Amino acid sequence: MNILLIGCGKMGGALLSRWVEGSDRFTIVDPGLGEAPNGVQLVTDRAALGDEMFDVAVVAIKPQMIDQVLPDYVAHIADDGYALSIAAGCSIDRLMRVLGGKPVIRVMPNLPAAIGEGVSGLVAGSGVTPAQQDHARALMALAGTVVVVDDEDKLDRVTAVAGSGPGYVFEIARAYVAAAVDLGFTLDEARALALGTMAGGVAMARKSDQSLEELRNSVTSKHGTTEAGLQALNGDDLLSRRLRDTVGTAYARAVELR
Ligand SMILES: NC(=O)C1=CN([C@@H]2O[C@H](COP(=O)(O)OP(=O)(O)OC[C@H]3O[C@@H](n4cnc5c(N)ncnc54)[C@H](O)[C@@H]3O)[C@@H](O)[C@H]2O)C=CC1
Ligand SMILES: O=C(O)[C@@H]1CCC=N1
Repeated sequence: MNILLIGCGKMGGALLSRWVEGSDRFTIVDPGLGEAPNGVQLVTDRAALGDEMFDVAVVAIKPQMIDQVLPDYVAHIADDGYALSIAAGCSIDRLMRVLGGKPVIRVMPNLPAAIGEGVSGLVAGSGVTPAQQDHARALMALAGTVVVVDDEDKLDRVTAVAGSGPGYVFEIARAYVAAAVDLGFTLDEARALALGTMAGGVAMARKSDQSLEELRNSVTSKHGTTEAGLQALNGDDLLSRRLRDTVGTAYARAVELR
């Protein structure tokens, strides 16, 4: 397939770094990009595309730019082509309107796609063929796990949990490392201890048949150190409430971006 990547910033670039391992051919249009990966054509404006046609146009610009930028690309999408949007919130209806009715698949990837450990949600709009959906799914699978959802509202919920999720994870890890530094460790030591503990805990939870509560309890001795620490962490349920607020607020923002 001949694929046009419209926007190649943090998320578009992360996906492209995995996609180039597949069999598709890529052209990037991004006025802000200095150079493209090996084997990928880069143009800084649409005029340089000439009359080239693409099977897929990947929408990887900010949602706020979509109405202004996308109409220029309609003429470059083949008759049997489709658009694959990674933009948060922006609905299939809105995308189809600016793309002259071309079929649209929305995905919501996340940044660990860069190392093949991403999690993506996928929802297909009307007029998408099974072959197009299979193609999009295979493309996203190059970057990690793909979860197909059956409506767009659910994709906006995926955005709140998984799309934005690495931001929460990095912030929690940052605060954990800072707390270890405050306790007397160097930054290197604190990163090794906190990130190693998070990675080990997550890896163990993923392999285990036990619930997260059971795993937590297996660390927690009666009247021991963990019990004391957990009481400070979530004894008042504040952490749980804050995480519910976190995903709820991100979901509300995705709805605003529709
Ligand atoms: N960063 C993330 O973790 C995730 C981002 N997304 C979505 O990905 C999209 C892009 O976000 P980021 O990569 O974070 O932003 P970014 O700012 O890193 O990338 C946007 C890119 O678009 C380029 N651009 C600006 N005007 C353009 C134009 N007229 N034509 C072509 N390219 C143009 C910019 O030069 C930039 O490289 C957004 O819609 C966002 O909702 C989705 C999931 C996760
Ligand atoms: O913050 C954002 O709006 C984008 C979508 C999900 C992650 N980053």
